[in-house]
Amino acid sequence: MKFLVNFHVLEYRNNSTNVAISINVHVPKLQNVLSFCFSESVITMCQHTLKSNLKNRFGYVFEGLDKAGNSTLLNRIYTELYITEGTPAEVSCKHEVKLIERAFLRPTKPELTIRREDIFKCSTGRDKPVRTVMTEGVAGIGKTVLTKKFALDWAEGNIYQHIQFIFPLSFRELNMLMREKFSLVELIHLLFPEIKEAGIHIFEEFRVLFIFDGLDECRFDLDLKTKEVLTDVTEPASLDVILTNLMKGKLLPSAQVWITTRPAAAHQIPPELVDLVTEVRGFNDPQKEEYFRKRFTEKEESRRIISHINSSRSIFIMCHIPVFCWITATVLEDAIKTNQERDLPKSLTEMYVYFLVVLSKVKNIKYDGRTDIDTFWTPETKDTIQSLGKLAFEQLMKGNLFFYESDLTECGIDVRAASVYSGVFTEIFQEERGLFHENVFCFVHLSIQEFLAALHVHLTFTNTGINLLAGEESASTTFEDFHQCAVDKAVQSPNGHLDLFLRFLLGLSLETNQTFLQGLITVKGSESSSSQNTVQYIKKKIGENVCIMKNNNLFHCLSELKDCSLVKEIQAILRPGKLPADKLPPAKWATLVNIILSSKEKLDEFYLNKYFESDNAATGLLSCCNLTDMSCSGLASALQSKCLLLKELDLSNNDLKDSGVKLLCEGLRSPHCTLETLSLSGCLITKEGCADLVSSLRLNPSHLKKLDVSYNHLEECGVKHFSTGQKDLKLALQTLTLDPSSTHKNLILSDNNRKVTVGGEQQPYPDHPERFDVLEQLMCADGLTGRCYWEVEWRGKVHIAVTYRGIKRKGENDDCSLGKNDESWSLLCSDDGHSGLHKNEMASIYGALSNRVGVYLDWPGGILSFFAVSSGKMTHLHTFHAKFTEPVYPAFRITTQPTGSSLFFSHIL
Ligand SMILES: Nc1ncnc2c1ncn2[C@@H]1O[C@H](COP(=O)(O)OP(=O)(O)OP(=O)(O)O)[C@@H](O)[C@H]1O
Repeated sequence: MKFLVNFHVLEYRNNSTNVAISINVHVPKLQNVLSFCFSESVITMCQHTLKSNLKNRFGYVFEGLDKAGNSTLLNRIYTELYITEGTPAEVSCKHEVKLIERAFLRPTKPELTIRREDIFKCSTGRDKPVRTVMTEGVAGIGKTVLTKKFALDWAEGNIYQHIQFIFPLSFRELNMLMREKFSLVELIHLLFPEIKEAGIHIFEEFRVLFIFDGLDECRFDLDLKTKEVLTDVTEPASLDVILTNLMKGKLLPSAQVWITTRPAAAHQIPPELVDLVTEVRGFNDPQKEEYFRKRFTEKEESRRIISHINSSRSIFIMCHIPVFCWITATVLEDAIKTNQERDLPKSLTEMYVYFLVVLSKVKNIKYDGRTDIDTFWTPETKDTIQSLGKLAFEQLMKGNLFFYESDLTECGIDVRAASVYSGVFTEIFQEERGLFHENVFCFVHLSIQEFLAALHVHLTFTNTGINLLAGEESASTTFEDFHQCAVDKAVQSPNGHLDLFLRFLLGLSLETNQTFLQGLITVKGSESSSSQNTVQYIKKKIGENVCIMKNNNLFHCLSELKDCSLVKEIQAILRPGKLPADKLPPAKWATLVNIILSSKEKLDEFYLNKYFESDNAATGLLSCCNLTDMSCSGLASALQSKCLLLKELDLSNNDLKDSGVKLLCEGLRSPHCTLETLSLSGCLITKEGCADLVSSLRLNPSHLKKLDVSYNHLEECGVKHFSTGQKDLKLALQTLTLDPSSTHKNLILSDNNRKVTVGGEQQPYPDHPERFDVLEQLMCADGLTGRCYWEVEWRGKVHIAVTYRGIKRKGENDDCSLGKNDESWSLLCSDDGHSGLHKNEMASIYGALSNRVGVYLDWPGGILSFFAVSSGKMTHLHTFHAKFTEPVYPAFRITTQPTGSSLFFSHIL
């Protein structure tokens, strides 16, 4: 019998080696062996070709202006991105501008970061293997570059070599196929001809990863809930059916799938289909600097650029978006080259105006062969920008980020000119493919669309007096009316889609920006009275507005208008420790936050408590702010506000007491309260406050997921309230526990490590470097840096102390002995009375003697106080004042004489 393996001639271009294979096999017994060996080598060669094609495709990237000219090596410019890991339930539909704003804020909980190369790794924390990963991120944050780098790393043999085929696809390409029918195999063959040429039709036996980049650009219906089922990889179907089934795991269940998307489109994939959600958050601060160091290899140049970026808070913040880094780099490079360093752009509008100027200059020199760089606004350039502006505005109002050639033609844009303008426009297809006929366009970043839209609206108003924002292109009389109308529109927009647009529109009214664009726009400047009226109008809106996000944006508008009056007003009362509660109405808190963030201080140093004299604030980070029970009514009304979408509130280490908690509960009971995490650690709450908390959480059980009531005075029965309260609530009730490994061998721990007695003989504890070996001492396992209260019952003779962790453990010198060195503070308790001991200096204490001692630590305030507790009454014994520089640990010493000495922690919750 003749067995014929009838392959097409296979052609592999590997450097200059061409290999042609055609095989006839006549010996049936050898069939299996040979076909196995053959297919192994075919697969290896096919992989090799795929990898080398991917290296060609992704080894170089075109960054904006370079598109028509030189490309850049991806490995040379690639800067690590900050990627966080979430859970599928966190698939979001947040608005992009808000996500950008979020970069301003300090994270209130630790974030789980993930490295690029670990995205598909099985980690111990995951309960099942990762099949489908969804990566979210706002426009220009680096999702596409991330997937390219991933595929390139694979092609270069650096990561995931157990995956046999990676197929990177973009929805931009796939949109072009939405009217066709293919089987999955045909689709792969069409897009990866090397696979077809190798004759590979079966993928079930291979490890395959599909990368789908840009779900937000998908123009066909991906209705994952209702689509028909498709399991056969050779059965033709429409693209939506193929993709839906691939994502659901019905089609080629062995394959892995990676989808990237802007946040607004993420909800299209139901969470149950996603094993892992990651979010690209752009560059963190060190990564921003690394980007510029890679981009500017000359040390002095990169130093100057980084120092300029650091000097402008709003530019520094925006630089967490890689595409904005690229814009900034382009602008600053030009400014330095042309010696305009002194006037480097500081506001966003200035940066974008400059960017447009750079693009036009480059276009003139590179494409039109001009040398007269001073007259860069040629009639053609002006026409293109005006048409782009029209397109940007019309599509922004419709909420569109992607446009087809027909949209461009409607706005009078010559498609060729638009492609040349690649810094503004990106032609979406891989040109080398030549597979599709229709081109799709978008602005490289939403902010560029918003800038050009604002330019268009500004130009239309100055040239014709028509206010495009006022409905039916109505004529508006003054600049002032025009701007007020824009402010109103932006404030009313429910999703903030006109926020950046408004910033640019107001920025364009400045004469300095207009002068820069002279030739493109007529310099009119804004009359100072009208500009002043706009400023007053914005300030009035800030006063009225309770929505923090809106206020943030209005504050940015004032900086675009270079108005510092509000900043000065607030700065006048903003002195560390001097901010009186009643001077700022709640609506101005957002402005205050912005002022602090816009200052040159680093984000890490932003703690509101530094500015407080006392109460009154509605923000998430209010730990150690000297808030009292009086502050809580303000907080409660803030929690009841519809506009305050506060998820986390840290009120730890404030003297709220039960009365404060009672007031706060009013807010917690409100259906508008969105709090998910509340920290009331160290707030002097007792079982009464605890009962109030439990009852209000019962009334409004939907939101709060985590409550920290550690270091309060709850007593056992208070804790019981909680255990009979909400089932789903994660409760933090941190207790102080004694550390057995520090405990001297003569001491016996019992009662859940809360009771310490002296034993008759040494205990068989193992040797440990942290064990006190001569002095009968021991300490707690956890260090404290907040405010905390605990009580101790004692018998015989004991030291009740706190110490730094570094206290010596071996021997009996003063550096081991509690209270005899500068690392520990101790209260000596015996039937003879109490005395304080620090640095071996004894402080006599007269008066009350009690076998129950209360210890109050206020670490940030540098206070350690001891009280005699008797019949519910507390009598002050002694206070140490210290500037604590490290966490302190509760510690004890129990003397063996008199016998029977012991101590017992109580109320240590
Ligand atoms: N890791 C990186 N290192 C260096 N530059 C980067 C990196 N990521 C992104 N960039 C720059 O930012 C630009 C935009 O990135 P990218 O296209 O990946 O964004 P995106 O998140 O896919 O945006 P969109 O949602 O608009 O498609 C790139 O062209 C490049 O100039």
